[in-house]
Amino acid sequence: MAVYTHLGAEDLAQLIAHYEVGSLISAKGIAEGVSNSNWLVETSGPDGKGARYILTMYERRIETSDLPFFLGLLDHLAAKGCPVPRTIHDRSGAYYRMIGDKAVALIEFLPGVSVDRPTVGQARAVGRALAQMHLASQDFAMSRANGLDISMSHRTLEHCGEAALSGIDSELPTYIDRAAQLRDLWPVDLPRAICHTDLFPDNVLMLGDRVSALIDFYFAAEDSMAYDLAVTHASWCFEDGGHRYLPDVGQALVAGYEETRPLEPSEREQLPLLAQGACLRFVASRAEDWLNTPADALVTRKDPMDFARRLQFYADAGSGAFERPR
Ligand SMILES: Nc1ncnc2c1ncn2[C@@H]1O[C@H](COP(=O)(O)OP(=O)(O)OP(=O)(O)O)[C@@H](O)[C@H]1O
Ligand SMILES: N[C@@H](CCO)C(=O)O
Repeated sequence: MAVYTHLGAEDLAQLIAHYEVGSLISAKGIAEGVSNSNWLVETSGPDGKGARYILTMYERRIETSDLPFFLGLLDHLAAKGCPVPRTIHDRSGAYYRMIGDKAVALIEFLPGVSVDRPTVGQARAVGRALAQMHLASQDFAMSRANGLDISMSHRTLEHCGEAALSGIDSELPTYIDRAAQLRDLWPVDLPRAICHTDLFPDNVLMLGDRVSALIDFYFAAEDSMAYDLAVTHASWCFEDGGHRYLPDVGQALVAGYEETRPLEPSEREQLPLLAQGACLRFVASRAEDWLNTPADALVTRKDPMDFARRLQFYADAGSGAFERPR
């Protein structure tokens, strides 16, 4: 479920009239996603030949003041040739409009599907696309701090509290101390860029082995590029809820990244620690969401332990998780 707000045909037609996209033909709510409401909108197109767009209504969590950064970033990356959808501006040039108290944006539709079990070829392509995005974002004029850094993961877990965490899983309270340890060791001098920070398989659309779109940039922020690679590694290279690491997929992802942007030795050295911190980010946000979402809510809760297991894998494997194939 991800249409939280009803928009009638008249509301939609009125909205679409503010854009140079022709007239409204259809609008269907999109089930995927949990944060925002999304519709697939079909219009007669600017040239009368028909066109499709994604209409997003920002429901919660996203500050309207951040929208120029998120939507400007899409335009910047798309203009640099990254597989990223452009923002469609309204006739006055605005990135977004308000419907009542909610912001909406019209975004280019890009074809493709999210994969559940990435192949080696797909992982390599994602690595390349991530590195291309990092290089292309270097001269983006705006910036945004990462509000979900390692210190925040620690604070979030602490705020959840040992008792509540142990209600999810008896091991979870131990992650409060692990977060504090990682925070104290966190490297602060690695090369930085604007990072996606949430490039899970459901945020990448693919056509075969080709990345057709990187989407959902609503956690994008300045951070170390190797951290972004670690997030992507942690989210792409495991099966069965984090029980099984896929070494071929992991090696292909990093190799694809390095085809476009070779890692510096310091980045490679820190990857095991960054990957543990990346896992903690999702342990913390998932634990918090778990405690704040009733078990019978329409939205399916994501299990924090999926990422606790991955964290343990990275802690045990050390640099072995990131070794180049011989
Ligand atoms: N530019 C696009 N082109 C084609 N399809 C898209 C595009 N953007 C989004 N989609 C589709 O809409 C779905 C929901 O989008 P998205 O993941 O951004 O939702 P969300 O609620 O913001 O995300 P999340 O729940 O991950 O925070 C995607 O899974 C994809 O199928
Ligand atoms: N991709 C995240 C949700 C966004 O924070 C997760 O799967 O936990």
